[in-house]
Amino acid sequence: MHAQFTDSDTGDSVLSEHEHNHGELPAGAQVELERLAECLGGLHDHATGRILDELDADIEVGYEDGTVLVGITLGYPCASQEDDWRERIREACMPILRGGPLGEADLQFELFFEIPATEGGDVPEPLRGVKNIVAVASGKGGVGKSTTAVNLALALAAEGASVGLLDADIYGPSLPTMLGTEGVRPQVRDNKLFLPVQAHGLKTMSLGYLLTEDTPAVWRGPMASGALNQILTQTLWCDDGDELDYLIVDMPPGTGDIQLTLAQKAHLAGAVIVTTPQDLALVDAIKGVEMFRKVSVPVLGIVENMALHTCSHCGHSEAVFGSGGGEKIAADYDTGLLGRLPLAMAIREGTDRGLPSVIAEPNSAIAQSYGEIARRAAAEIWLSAEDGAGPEIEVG
Ligand SMILES: Nc1ncnc2c1ncn2[C@@H]1O[C@H](COP(=O)(O)OP(=O)(O)OP(=O)(O)O)[C@@H](O)[C@H]1O
Repeated sequence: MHAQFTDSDTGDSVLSEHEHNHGELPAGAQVELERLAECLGGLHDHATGRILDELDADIEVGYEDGTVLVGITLGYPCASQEDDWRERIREACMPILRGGPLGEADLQFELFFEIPATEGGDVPEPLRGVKNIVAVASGKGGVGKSTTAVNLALALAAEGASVGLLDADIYGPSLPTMLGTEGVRPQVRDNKLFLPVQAHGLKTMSLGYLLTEDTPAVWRGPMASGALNQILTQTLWCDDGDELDYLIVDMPPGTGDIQLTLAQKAHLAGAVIVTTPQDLALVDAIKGVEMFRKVSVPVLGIVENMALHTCSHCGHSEAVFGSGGGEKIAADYDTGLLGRLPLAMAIREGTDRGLPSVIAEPNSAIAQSYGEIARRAAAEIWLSAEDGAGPEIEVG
């Protein structure tokens, strides 16, 4: 989605129309618009922690029929942030406009995003429209990796991205339970491609959709890893020229061969490492970071899960598994702490009944934490894709 203000009657771009129509600007207004653009470059983007001047963002400033139009295009999905940006832009622009040739003008702002694609080398046909594959991994089982993967995928979708979710956890595929899609069987096209199962706006695929209770346990080992490769590459993630902005892969726990092969085969845009603040889990999380480093996959950051427990009776909060560990790994390994989730009954209950927190309580503090994690992770992908050229600024 590229920044283009459109005329509601004609559908034409107001900004580009205006660019060829400088004559209509009040005297001195061009300089004013340039000052505005310059000032906008100094605004802070929360997810990247940088100012716009340090990013490959697009800043467009125009004027049309008594309205100053400002458009900003970022490289990650951020629909929930539009009001915050609007407020900050108003605060930054009004003092410049006041008393000048555009002092009486209205100010209209729109936030856009254009998600870059990670170059993927030679990928199988059904994965071609997938722009970014992101692994959610943990060195150890039971730390909340699947819960994080599901909520991360839903949060990216809530921010406006098109998202797929692949449950690659061959030993205990939990995605169907978490999404309320248990017992669903994916349709098959032309006898060779699975059609993803739609759930809460996500395209999903899981070995859980294919296994039945009678599936022998022995199948879940080496044969299952072949099956995993098959559902990754034989699922029709993108139909009819569609694109998927992100495919989130809930990895099997651990850092063994299956994980390594998958990390290499899937041409990952990056990995999110989930850990609890417990010492043992942290040691395993480090192994996860090192595994991805070994195969040159950028680590987008660490999610510290079950970081704090708030007693539902007295409201007292305690760091049950210790504190600060995720932050320390992030600092030691030169990556970021994407966010922290409390040990909360609502998180467990939501995933158990097929309604993860982001869907069940979209305005809760927990859903907002997942939103922040999603924006930060996606912003990291943008940063690793950008060419460092700085912002593109259009004034007219
Ligand atoms: N922050 C949290 N607060 C409370 N419960 C949580 C939290 N995160 C996860 N859980 C619960 O912990 C259990 C394990 O979570 P989950 O299945 O996501 O972990 P996992 O790391 O993917 O496990 P596995 O290695 O078995 O795949 C689930 O019942 C889930 O609902």
